[in-house]
Amino acid sequence: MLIHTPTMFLVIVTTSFTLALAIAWISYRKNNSLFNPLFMWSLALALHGGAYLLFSLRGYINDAVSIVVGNSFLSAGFALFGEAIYRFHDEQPNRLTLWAPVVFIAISFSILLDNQQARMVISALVFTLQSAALLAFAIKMRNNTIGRGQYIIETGLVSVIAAMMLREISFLLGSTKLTSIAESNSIQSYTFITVLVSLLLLSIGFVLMTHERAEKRALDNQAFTKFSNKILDLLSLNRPLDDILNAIINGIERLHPEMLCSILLLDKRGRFLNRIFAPSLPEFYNSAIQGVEIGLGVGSCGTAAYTKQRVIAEKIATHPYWVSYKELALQAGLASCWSQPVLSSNQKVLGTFAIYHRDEHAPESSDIELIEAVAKLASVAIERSSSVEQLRESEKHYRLLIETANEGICVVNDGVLRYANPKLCELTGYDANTLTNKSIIDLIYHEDQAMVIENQKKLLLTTVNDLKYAIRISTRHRGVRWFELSGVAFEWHGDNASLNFLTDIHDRKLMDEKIQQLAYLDALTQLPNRRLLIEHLKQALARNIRNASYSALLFLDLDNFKPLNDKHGHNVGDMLLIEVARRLQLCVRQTDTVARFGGDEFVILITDMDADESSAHTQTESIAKKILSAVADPYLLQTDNNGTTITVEHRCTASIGVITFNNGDSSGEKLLDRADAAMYRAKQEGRNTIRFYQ
Ligand SMILES: Nc1nc2c(ncn2[C@@H]2O[C@H](COP(=O)(O)OP(=O)(O)OP(=O)(O)O)[C@@H](O)[C@H]2O)c(=O)[nH]1
Repeated sequence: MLIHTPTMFLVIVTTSFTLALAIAWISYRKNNSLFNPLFMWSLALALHGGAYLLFSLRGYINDAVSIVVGNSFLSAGFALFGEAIYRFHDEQPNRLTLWAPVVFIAISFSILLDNQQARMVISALVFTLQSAALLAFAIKMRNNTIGRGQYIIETGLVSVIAAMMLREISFLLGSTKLTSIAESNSIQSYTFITVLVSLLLLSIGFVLMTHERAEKRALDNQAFTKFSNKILDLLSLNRPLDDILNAIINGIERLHPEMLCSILLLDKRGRFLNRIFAPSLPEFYNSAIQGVEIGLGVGSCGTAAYTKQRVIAEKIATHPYWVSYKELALQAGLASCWSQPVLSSNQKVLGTFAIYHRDEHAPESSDIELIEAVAKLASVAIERSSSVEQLRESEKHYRLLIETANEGICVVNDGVLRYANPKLCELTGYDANTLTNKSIIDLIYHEDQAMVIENQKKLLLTTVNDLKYAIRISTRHRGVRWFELSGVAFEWHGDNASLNFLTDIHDRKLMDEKIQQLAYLDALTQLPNRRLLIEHLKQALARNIRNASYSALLFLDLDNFKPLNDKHGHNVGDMLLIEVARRLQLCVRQTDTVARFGGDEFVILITDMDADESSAHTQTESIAKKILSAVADPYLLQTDNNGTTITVEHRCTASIGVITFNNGDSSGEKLLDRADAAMYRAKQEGRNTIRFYQ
């Protein structure tokens, strides 16, 4: 069967360019990038088409261009097919092997421009070798390639090799002689039909292989997403770290049965691989690895943990990092190991994730993606587990703090005590069971209950952040005692609650009250002292402004008190002063004030008298007379005389200076001075008498 060679060339040109355009379009749709395998394939086809176009133009263009450039294009087409296949497998091509034939063709064909036969022999040989190299690589990568595409490519390459070898033999034997490439004979027909068919096979095979791998990756991604969701579920369920790491390894080994995985954890000091998770690796291997110190040359994992870099040992047997461990690995039937450091969010090494194979194995880009993704998943699991651990630790510390605190601490939610620490139990005398679920109000002294309810409300409405106030608690064993309660709003099992601190301030409170008394009461008679009287006087003045009623100040000084002291001693004088104080109180209303100013001086403040001046004057005079008479009654004062109690009968009188007032014009001090002046006049005018300030 003879086919017209120039026509055949045109068919090949058309087919090559059409395939080139179609594949370029597919490449553009899939990748959006130039230097991907499909694009290179399309470029190779374009060169192939270009070569045959130049062959077709023989006679119309310079022979040298047609021959040298055309054949160089053809050889470069093979080199680019090679580039595409290598790139598809993520392998670094040997550029010299791929491109040296192109240079060789260009040079030799330039030299052999006049020797058609020699060129035929050389081109058939070179193209055979180029195709054979591609076939060898495709077969080598067979285990890494899935689907039918690779077989179609291999068939295409075999047919190219067969055609080229046949051509070679026939030229070598001299059975075929050509004066021009465009000549038609049976070898030419067979060669170019095969070329055409191979072109189709190779292109269909390559597109199919790309498609099959994309599909496989999509499926793998889907499976991986499902797997990582399962791991995240385990994390959200707070499952123990060991379970999660084993689930990661089992999951990956299920998705990729050819892989054996391990996760090694670095100790806290960052020196030793102290925990190992590798359910599919032999026990003796795991025991030997357990606890090794990381460093350069400590296998893939020890080195990866040390350098923070991924370590790929395609051949454990010859890898420099495995020198000390290769015997162990080979004994365990392991031929390759890729190890990825597991890094924390702040780039600290937590451990390693490794993938082993029983045969020598180089990772593809999808394997690198996988190992990185799994290392990240492991990192999340380890970090999460250590943060849970830290949380547990800090909870333990806080619990210890609360349980050993020297303050009573309780949580109140809905008015009910939900938690009480041991100190609160000790302070209140109730055990924890009795306290919890008890209404807080039941603990509080009835007079303070309303205040506590109000303050708890304020806390929960967050109108205040922090409240501190004194309350009384009815304790079981020590009666009602004063506590300082300080509360803050906080969340208790997702509910609004208050955290309350209770300090026993009972003794301090009593002391404060005593100090208060000392500051305002006369120690001998327990009457208000000068300071308190002035306070009351200020209030009376303020009241007078409002209601216009009169008030009065009576300044009283006992007459001849000194001789009693001198004769019977201070004790007896004191007894008299106490008795005078009692009698003075009986002469006035409870709302009036009887104060002792020291010595034998007393001041009486009478308020809310008549609004009419003369009536108020009369009222005051009558009270003053009543006082004079009360003071003048005899006193029976008991004293000790050399071990025997004797009763001293004493009579005394008093001088009283009086001032009435009904507006706030004068100050308290001025009114006192005036009452004092009136009393002085009473003294001067004979004692035992009353004088009004004029
Ligand atoms: N027992 C006793 N005596 C006091 C106390 N404070 C002051 N005195 C004495 O009370 C006396 C008051 O002095 P005066 O008011 O000048 O003496 P008096 O004898 O009453 O003289 P006239 O007021 O002029 O009548 C002094 O002798 C003080 O020592 C006290 O707390 N207890």
